[in-house]
Amino acid sequence: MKMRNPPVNSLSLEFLTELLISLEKLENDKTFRGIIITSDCPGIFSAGLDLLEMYGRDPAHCAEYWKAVQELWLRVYLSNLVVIGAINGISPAGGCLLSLSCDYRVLANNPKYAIGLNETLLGIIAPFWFKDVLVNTIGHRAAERALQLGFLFPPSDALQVGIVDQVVPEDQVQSTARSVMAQWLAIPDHARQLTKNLVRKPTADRLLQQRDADIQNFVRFISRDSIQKSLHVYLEKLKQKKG
Ligand SMILES: CCCCC/C=C\C/C=C\C=C\CC(=O)SCCNC(=O)CCNC(=O)[C@H](O)C(C)(C)COP(=O)(O)OP(=O)(O)OC[C@H]1O[C@@H](n2cnc3c(N)ncnc32)[C@H](O)[C@@H]1OP(=O)(O)O
Repeated sequence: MKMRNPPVNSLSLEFLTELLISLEKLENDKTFRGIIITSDCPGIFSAGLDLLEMYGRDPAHCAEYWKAVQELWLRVYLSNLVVIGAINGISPAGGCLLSLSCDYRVLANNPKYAIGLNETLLGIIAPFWFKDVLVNTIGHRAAERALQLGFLFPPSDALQVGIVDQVVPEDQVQSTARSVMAQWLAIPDHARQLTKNLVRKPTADRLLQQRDADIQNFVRFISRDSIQKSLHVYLEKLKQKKG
């Protein structure tokens, strides 16, 4: 699955909906047993959640958006398919969550391709289920530092901390992802799927048990004047960077 939402594969409501429909189709087609998620935007896996879906929007829109974010996460995280991330670009925040929700992550060895939950740098916080997935992946202490400081790990650090499973030369990302897929597909589906569910369900259940409350919390938080100001400042910084 090649994500194509130029210029930066931001996860807009429309794009999330397209991803959800595509994933659902693949899940329902029994001839598919695995997917490799990668990007069609040069140098960018995904810029994460679309800030324009959260800035200057009314509460109803923010609620609809957050529901779609939850939905995509649950679908990828709990997918019965083998999901491999072929991460061929930078992957901050929501882009990192998407990567972390794969069963295996292969990152291209380019110092620009940083990955991490950088929410605090935007003046916002990573929701508890983003945090849970990071803690599950790199452990409590590493996650507590990474989250507070908004670390974006370059490939060598990402491998060391375990946020990705493998770092390979850029031209080998897709072929490595395909080899890894072959290994994973050698396992009988029912055994692998039940095991995946056993490991991941408790984390997903934490959100499933309070989805509506999570949406309300998000809407309240994102609608605060101070948070809207932080988003404004961050968006302006992105604009000014262009010069
Ligand atoms: C108490 C209860 C709490 C509940 C929970 C509360 C809160 C949680 C809320 C939110 C969680 C959010 C998670 C996220 O994912 S936030 C998004 C984080 N993403 C980033 O920080 C990345 C920002 N982008 C970049 O750093 C660069 O764009 C990038 C390195 C990806 C690419 O750089 P490049 O130089 O190639 O391109 P740019 O010129 O910077 O960008 C082109 C164009 O795209 C716009 N843009 C970039 N990123 C985003 C984005 N994430 N959303 C929307 N738009 C984006 C950028 O502004 C440019 O636009 P324009 O100037 O051409 O109009």
